[in-house]
Amino acid sequence: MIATESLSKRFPGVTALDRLSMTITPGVTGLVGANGAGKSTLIKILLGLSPATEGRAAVLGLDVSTEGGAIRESVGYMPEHDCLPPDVSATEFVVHMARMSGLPPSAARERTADTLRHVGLYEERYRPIGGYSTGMKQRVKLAQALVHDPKLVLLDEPTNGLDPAGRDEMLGLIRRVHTDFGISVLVTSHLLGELERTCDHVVVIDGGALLRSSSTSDFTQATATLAVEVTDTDRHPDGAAALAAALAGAGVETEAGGRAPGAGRVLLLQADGESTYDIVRDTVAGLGLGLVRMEQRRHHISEVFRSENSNGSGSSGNSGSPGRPEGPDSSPAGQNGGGRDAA
Ligand SMILES: Nc1ncnc2c1ncn2[C@@H]1O[C@H](COP(=O)(O)OP(=O)(O)OP(=O)(O)O)[C@@H](O)[C@H]1O
Repeated sequence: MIATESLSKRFPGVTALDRLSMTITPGVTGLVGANGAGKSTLIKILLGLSPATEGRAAVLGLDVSTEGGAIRESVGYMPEHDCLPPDVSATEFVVHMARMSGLPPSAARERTADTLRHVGLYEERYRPIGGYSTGMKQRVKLAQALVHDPKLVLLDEPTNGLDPAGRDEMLGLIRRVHTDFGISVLVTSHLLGELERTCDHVVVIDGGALLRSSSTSDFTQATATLAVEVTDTDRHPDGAAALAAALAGAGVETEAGGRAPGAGRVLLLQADGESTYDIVRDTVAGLGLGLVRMEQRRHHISEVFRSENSNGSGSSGNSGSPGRPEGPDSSPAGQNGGGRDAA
């Protein structure tokens, strides 16, 4: 769907993209990076709206430097910032955008009604956009990106400004854009946890350079850590403590893993093959405790991002200060800010 080769973009004093090479295949792909990492700059280059300083990029096999018009015919774009006219209704605006994309009037009206229904704005479609909530405005922006039935949509921070419930709804909608319509999605965010649930593949950029590109399942692969949760009993009012002591006696060290929501304490231990499962099961049974769960923990993408940053594999190899202001004003607080947001 998308391929970039040593793509760089320099503004006076700032390297926004630094020799970025990556490929994006069909499906839902997350583009993650801290504020200022270069996400919006990349999207504008991919749409043929802003020239790269160096390197090459192709979208749907079309060269961004010479075939921007053809790219924009087949690609939908949801910009990050609020850019909607307040005095027109969602229907008027989305029909207008459909007409701009080349749809004839009747098809534009039909597709607008379908798309607004899909994003959950059908009832409110004749109200002026100025009276909409932030979540409704984000849906209008999504609808106008989808109305011409593109093969690919580029969504720039679609969950910006939404509360947790609004975010979940938007992420669900984005997932359905692919599952219901077969449209591929590139969605940017500075919140890693969001993309873990929504995307098949995640590309992490830091300071305009590629930090990592992997399938979500590779990011979140199972660890060797087992989480064990047991019930308390009259004989063992603190079941987790009793289990920890008994396991220590059997040579299995544990650590407290916090409290499961609405349930007991979780013990964490390192699994050393199948035998560890047997030891835990037999010890729990021997104590007469109930085994609520015993499961392998999975990585969170944010843990991977933090560890790659702390290894210095992010922007350390880049020349200059990509994605960050150069010179004495350069703030350490701006560096690797994605780690903070990722929490
Ligand atoms: N037109 C421009 N002129 C000068 N600098 C720019 C311009 N556009 C972007 N930049 C700089 O390039 C860097 C990357 O910006 P970009 O907007 O692509 O980041 P981003 O990852 O999308 O972050 P955000 O989510 O905050 O928009 C930033 O340091 C930004 O200040």
